Amino acid sequence: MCANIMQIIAIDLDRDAYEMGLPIIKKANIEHKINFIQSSALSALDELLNENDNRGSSDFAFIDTDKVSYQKYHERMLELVKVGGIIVYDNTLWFGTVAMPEECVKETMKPNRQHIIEFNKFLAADTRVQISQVPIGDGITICWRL
Ligand SMILES: C[S@@+](CC[C@H](N)C(=O)[O-])C[C@H]1O[C@@H](n2cnc3c(N)ncnc32)[C@H](O)[C@@H]1O
Repeated sequence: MCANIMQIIAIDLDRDAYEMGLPIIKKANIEHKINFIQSSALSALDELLNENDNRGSSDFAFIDTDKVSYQKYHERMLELVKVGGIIVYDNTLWFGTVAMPEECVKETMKPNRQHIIEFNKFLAADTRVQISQVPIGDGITICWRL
C-alpha cells in the first residue's frame, strides 16, 4: 500500500518519539522514504517554506503536536499542501471536554481545551478548507485544501 509514497517528512522535538515507531516503519519497509527532522515544528516548517519547490507540493499532513500552535501550523500547512490535498488535526475533541461546560472540566485540561475550542471555531470559518470533524479516538478534523 505504501509502495508509491514518494517521501514522508516527520518532525518532532523528541527523537525517541520517532524511534518508538521505527520497528513498524522498518516492518513496512519504508524507512528509506522517511526524512525525520528533530526540531521545533514551526522552525522546521518555516525552513521547508524557504524552498519555493516545497510550496504546494505535499498531498497530506498530519498534525499532532502542541495544541497552542495549531493555528500557526495551519497557516504553514496551507502553503505546503497542494489544492485538493488533505490536512488532518488530532485531538480536536480534547477528551470530549470541548463539548462540556467549563465547570465540569479538570483544571489541567482547561488550557488545551481553550486552544482547541478556538482552533475549531477558526477552522469552521476558514474558507480555504472544507472540513469534517470525525469523532473517533480523541477527535480528528480532516481539512480538504480548496
Ligand atoms: C501526543 S504526541 C504525538 C506523537 C505521535 N503523533 C503519536 O501519536 O504517537 C505529541 C508529540 O509532539 C511533540 N512536540 C510537542 N511540541 C512540539 C513542537 N513544538 N515541535 C515539534 N514537536 C513537538 C512531542 O515531542 C510529542 O512526541
